[in-house]
Amino acid sequence: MSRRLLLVHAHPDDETITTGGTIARYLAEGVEVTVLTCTLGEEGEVIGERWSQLVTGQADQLGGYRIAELKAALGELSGGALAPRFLCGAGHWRDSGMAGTPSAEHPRAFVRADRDEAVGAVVEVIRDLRPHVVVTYDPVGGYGHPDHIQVHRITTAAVEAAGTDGFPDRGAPWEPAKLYWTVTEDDALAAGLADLGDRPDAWRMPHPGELPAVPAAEVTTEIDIRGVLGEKRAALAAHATQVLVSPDGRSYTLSNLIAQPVLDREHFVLVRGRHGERGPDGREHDLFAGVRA
Ligand SMILES: CC(=O)N[C@H]1[C@@H](O[C@@H]2[C@H](O)[C@H](O)[C@@H](O)[C@H](O)[C@H]2O)O[C@H](CO)[C@@H](O)[C@@H]1O
Ligand SMILES: [Zn+2]
Repeated sequence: MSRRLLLVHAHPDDETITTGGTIARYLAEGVEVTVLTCTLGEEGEVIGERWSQLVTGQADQLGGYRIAELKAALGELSGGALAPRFLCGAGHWRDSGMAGTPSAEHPRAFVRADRDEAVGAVVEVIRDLRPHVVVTYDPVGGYGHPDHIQVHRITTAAVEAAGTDGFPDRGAPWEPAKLYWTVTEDDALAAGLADLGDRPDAWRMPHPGELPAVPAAEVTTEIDIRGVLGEKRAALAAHATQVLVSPDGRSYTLSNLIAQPVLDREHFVLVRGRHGERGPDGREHDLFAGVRA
């Protein structure tokens, strides 16, 4: 029986920015991977002029356009095999915007989702896919975006419920063996920033502490993605309204033009389930370590 991995993300681009290398690596190893995205990213900014009028308040077509970017990015990570999957279907919930913006008042904003409806929907996906491992964000959503925090809360509740007799109309119980948070490790980020290489003049270096990261001591699992860095870079570039990749491929930026390193490892914190085999560094190097698939 093949190993199965579910990653739950807020917007198109998050899957690649935080877990793109892990997705590409496990797909190459024959793992059944599903990326579940909760909104279309309708409230995003747009890099460049060409698609700038798609934004909310003008054509309000960015969400639809980002479906195509997500399809292209997943194609780069999977050799064309992986397609987007949206929670309750594309467009059901809307990007809530950054903290403090009025877009959180939109009736379909993800932060306003009915909790039982959203948790039940993720439970149904879990019971349908029967993943051994689930990945989502930490309690602050990585960097505090309201949709990321909501994804953390909804996914955590769904993983806790999926194996119980709760939500009886949402399929037969299935308890994933492990739940991880995707995180940025502080030491890896610092080393990446110190070794950033040539970046476009318009990009700036982050101020000390400006980019969120967790202490290395909190990281339980490290996935080496050196073998799939090309796929990750191509997938980042596919999210062209949201992400720019430097000519040397060693850094990327969002619309804020803050330079960030394309790291050769992705980091995780195991928060539910048993640790598997650990290396000399005391870390797991496989999300499926210790899982009987
Ligand atoms: C990576 C991520 O979660 N991107 C979100 C985020 O986009 C940022 C936001 O527009 C911010 O104002 C910019 O400075 C930053 O550069 C963007 O990455 O929030 C968007 C709105 O909710 C969302 O669509 C995007 O996917
Ligand atoms: Zn996001």
